[in-house]
Amino acid sequence: MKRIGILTSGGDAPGMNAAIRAVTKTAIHHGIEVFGIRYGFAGLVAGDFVPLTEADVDHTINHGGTFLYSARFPEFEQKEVQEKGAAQLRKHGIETVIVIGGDGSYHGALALTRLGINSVGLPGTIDNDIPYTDYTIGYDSACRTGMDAIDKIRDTASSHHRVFIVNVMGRECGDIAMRVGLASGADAIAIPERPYNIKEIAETLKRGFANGKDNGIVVVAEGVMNANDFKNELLKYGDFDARANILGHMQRGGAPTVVDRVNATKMGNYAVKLLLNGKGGLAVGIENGKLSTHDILDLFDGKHQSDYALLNINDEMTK
Ligand SMILES: Nc1ncnc2c1ncn2[C@@H]1O[C@H](COP(=O)(O)OP(=O)(O)OP(=O)(O)O)[C@@H](O)[C@H]1O
Ligand SMILES: O=P(O)(O)OC[C@H]1O[C@](O)(CO)[C@@H](O)[C@@H]1O
Ligand SMILES: [Mg+2]
Repeated sequence: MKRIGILTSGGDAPGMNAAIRAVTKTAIHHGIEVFGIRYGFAGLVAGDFVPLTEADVDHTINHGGTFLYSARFPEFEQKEVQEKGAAQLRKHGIETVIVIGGDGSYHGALALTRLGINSVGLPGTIDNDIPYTDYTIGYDSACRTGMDAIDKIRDTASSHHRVFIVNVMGRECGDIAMRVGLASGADAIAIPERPYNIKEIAETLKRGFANGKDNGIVVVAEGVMNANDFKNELLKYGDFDARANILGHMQRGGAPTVVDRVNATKMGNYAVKLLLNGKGGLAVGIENGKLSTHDILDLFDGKHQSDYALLNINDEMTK
């Protein structure tokens, strides 16, 4: 193997640059050239390749976003478009690819492997919704950002004796909501995978005020309901002064945390070694603190194991 390609795909996540850096520096130290493929699978098909040197990845470990840019390019689901992508790689002498992205991006990595370009997937998404990894790259940073935002929201909530309903990201996965909710001391957390009871949440908030609390915080994953709608539902059961706040894309930005930088570096380094050993069609993860690999195919059958104990702990303390 002489050349590795690397791309980022789907929603960006803090720590993607740290992974690109780790791949680049590891590969170069093994005498392998690295090509950055810009704009995900769209850039792959267009042949938007840039050679990466150690200088190119210097001072990137601390930056959010992805300097290779990302894209959603549904055309890559078509076999003939995938073949064009593989042809571009062959034309440039690139024999292997590392794909950093979410579940959708893994389909692209598998398609390339089936076309003879060994590819390895790294879990890059703030959602933490990938099977066989306890942490995705970006999840910890997004949680920190969500926690910081709610700390600030609580200051103003307290000053006005208000309830705030805060939407965090997660269309189908409540991991961000649970971890941010627990870390910011929320009165209630609502996630898409578990039933919730708005009347019960209103009772919890009322009890809090009756016991001398001066604020209420409800963390709601975006997949559950829009924060404004949730607020309106809540007001049917209690006469609160309430506001809704949607954190949105700010959760995808900012400097990556220590956890994300270290995980991204470990996984990027490991991915290069897998390719050096002729492996492909694999997804890298971190399970129980250790690097792991699984066939990408297994990921499509598997389901991410969320730590619902976080929700149970919060319920036990607040209900
Ligand atoms: N079935 C598929 N076959 C080949 N390529 C795919 C497939 N599904 C998705 N992709 C490629 O991966 C890209 C990213 O997928 P998607 O938009 O689902 O985001 P993701 O990787 O799941 O990340 P996130 O959900 O965190 O934003 C798509 O735009 C497309 O280029
Ligand atoms: O940036 P877009 O395409 O609006 O996607 C937003 C979605 O991406 C995610 O952040 C995943 O990256 C989801 O949590 C969110 O719903
Ligand atoms: Mg996805």
